[in-house]
Amino acid sequence: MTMPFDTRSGNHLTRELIEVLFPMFEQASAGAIAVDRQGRISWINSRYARLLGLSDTHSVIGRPVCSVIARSRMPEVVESGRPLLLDIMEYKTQQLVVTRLPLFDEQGEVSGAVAFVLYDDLQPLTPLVSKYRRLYQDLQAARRALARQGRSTRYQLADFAGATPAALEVKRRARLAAGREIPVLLLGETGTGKEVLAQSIHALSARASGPFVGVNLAAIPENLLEAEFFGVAPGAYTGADKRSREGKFQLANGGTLFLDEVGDMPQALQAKLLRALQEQEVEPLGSNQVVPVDVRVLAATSRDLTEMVADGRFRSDLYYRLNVLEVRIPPLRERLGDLGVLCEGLLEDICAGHSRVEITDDAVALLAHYHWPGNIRELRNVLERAYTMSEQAELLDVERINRVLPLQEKRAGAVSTATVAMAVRPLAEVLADAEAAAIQAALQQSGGNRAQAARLLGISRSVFYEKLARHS
Ligand SMILES: Nc1ncnc2c1ncn2[C@@H]1O[C@H](COP(=O)(O)OP(=O)(O)OP(=O)(O)O)[C@@H](O)[C@H]1O
Repeated sequence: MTMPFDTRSGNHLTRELIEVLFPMFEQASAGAIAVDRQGRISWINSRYARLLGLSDTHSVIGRPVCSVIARSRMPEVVESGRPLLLDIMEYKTQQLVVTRLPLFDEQGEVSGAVAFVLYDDLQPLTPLVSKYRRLYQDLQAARRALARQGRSTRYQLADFAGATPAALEVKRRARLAAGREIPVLLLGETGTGKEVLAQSIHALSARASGPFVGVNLAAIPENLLEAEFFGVAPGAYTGADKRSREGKFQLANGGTLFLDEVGDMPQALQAKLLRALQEQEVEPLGSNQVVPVDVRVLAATSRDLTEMVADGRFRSDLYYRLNVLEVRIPPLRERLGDLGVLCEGLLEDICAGHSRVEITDDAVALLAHYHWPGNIRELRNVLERAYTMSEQAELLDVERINRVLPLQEKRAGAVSTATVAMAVRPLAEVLADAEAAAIQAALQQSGGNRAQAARLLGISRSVFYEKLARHS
């Protein structure tokens, strides 16, 4: 084989490399061609000639490469002196994967170019191309998720377990809410799944790729609420952080803002919220400039807002603004028919795919005797305790459930199972259970009103929320 260029040129290493590499490439490729400084074909191997449908290699020598291969980019390589390492070239009906390299003379001037056809059939590259595409898509998704930094949703509507008419009606309304850009008010006792539903509505809506920002009004001290909502301008307070801080409205821009426990919102903030919703703009604390925002609001409460409006504790104009579509989530005791499917989903979540645990029909029937003041959150706690205390057994039966059901139900005589001797457990576990039970009892007595429940327990609202979250 004759090489298309002068191997005497260049230093030792270059020459040796060329001598080793060129025959390798030439052999492995589906064809090779070289052009001179003017872009005329100076050499072509027989394999490439065959691929191009030429009768022989000699007839094309000296002809401009583009008169033989119409779309050749060899003149471009000669002109720029830069390689085109990977390209797909169309030739008649074929697609050829090619690499093109410039050639230099002893003075370092471009003397021509050489090209190799790496593949004359894209088929072998399909797995590579589709793998690349998949990886690229994953990367994009990961970047988007990272950009939202925890402002994405965890729940979809499918996570809202239930098949009773009451549960189906909730889901029907949630779908309706997702399809429209209207404010939605979610009503329901604590632990009924208001947040699950709010996230599902966002995930189903046209704003799904935007952020979902939740804010629990009962958990934030009153004096910090305004800054939390509307942000802070740089240097708003003396000695405070010099940088500006975005509020929940700005963070939710382009997405959904979920106002949990909206009934706990102080009156002064109610007026400001109404203004922000009407104008779709906010004024950060310590600034005299307004910032436009594009936010859809979903609100939730366990309180009776109509009663609060009636006695002047909640602004009626804000109430009507938030309550364009109302979704009432029934308490668990009103949809006990869903207990089986709820247990199934919650147990799957509790085991997080590590193992499989089931609950017997009798045990579900036993759960139906309880009136569930803490609703599904409490059901989850009961199942989690039963699972942990039974040392992660695969079946939760009546006995195992009975051991963890809150005491008052057993006293009420609703449960008729064999008495189980009280097991001795680590003190920390017993104390944690007692705390969880006290929280549930306080919530029950306060009708789901958390501020009141915290008062009954003699703790602050934020400590109450911290404990509630720990036992969730
Ligand atoms: N329909 C449901 N299906 C499955 N799990 C549910 C459902 N509803 C609620 N849960 C679970 O119950 C727990 C409480 O739900 P969530 O926080 O949505 O209730 P909430 O009504 O917003 O409570 P709160 O008013 O106390 O904030 C979560 O662990 C959630 O996963």
